[in-house]
Amino acid sequence: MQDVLVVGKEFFDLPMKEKERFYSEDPKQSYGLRTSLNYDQEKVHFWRDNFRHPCHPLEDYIHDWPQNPARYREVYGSYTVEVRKVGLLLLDLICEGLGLECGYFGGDLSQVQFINTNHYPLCPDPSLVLGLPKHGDPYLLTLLNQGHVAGLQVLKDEQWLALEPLHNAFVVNINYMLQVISNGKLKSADHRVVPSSDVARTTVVTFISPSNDSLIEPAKSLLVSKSSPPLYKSFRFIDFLSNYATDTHQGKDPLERLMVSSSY
Ligand SMILES: O=C(O)CCC(=O)C(=O)O
Ligand SMILES: [Fe+2]
Repeated sequence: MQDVLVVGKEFFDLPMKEKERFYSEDPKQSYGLRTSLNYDQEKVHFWRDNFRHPCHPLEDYIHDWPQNPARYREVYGSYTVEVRKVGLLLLDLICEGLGLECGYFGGDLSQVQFINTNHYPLCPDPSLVLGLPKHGDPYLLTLLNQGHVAGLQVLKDEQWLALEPLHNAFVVNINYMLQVISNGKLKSADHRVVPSSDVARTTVVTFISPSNDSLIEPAKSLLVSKSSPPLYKSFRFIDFLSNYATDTHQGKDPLERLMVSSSY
């Protein structure tokens, strides 16, 4: 868990010339280096550099990854394979906990995996900016390796709570698609990142995601009684993604438009 943070930091420390070929500010791009969340729409940019790319199946993607730092492919490659095993195990346990049929999250619902490295440089005045604004993650499950530097906050009862790093532990985040599939039994957690003037922060985030064409809907076996009608409509994951960035940027709940009761 430490190695990937070291190599991720080495990547951001490379000269701009070396990194610029990966640069793209398009929030819809699944591959690339960017500095903010939604560069064209946001008035204030966020205090973060970000490099993300797909990583499963490894052999389809690894040849596009950076070759500098020299250890990038080796360290990120084995990390993504191992983290996937943990993620899929957690999904199996969540499946069992919800009472869904075994293997419900296999196949298309967990087919895609991204690895997202964030670097929050030293910030001269953290009172003026955020590293990342309030958001929920759009996929199925997040496994965040946040190293040893604090900065992540989660919204609970209208209060921002700091999540102190625990050595060699993941922060596991329920994402919007798990909220829909569980028909609201599991809730996506809003979170944000505050920068620091004392210490820079590097984090490595794994997202397990449905494939774009996956049909997302509340699991039928959770809707058996009259007292649990479906809260959400059925939709394709790609259709949700097409509004996610704009809704989040405007401070709207991106699931609102997909609620059975919504007037969208
Ligand atoms: O860097 C962190 O602590 C959180 C990152 C995050 O929320 C994200 O990449 O979606
Ligand atoms: Fe997030």
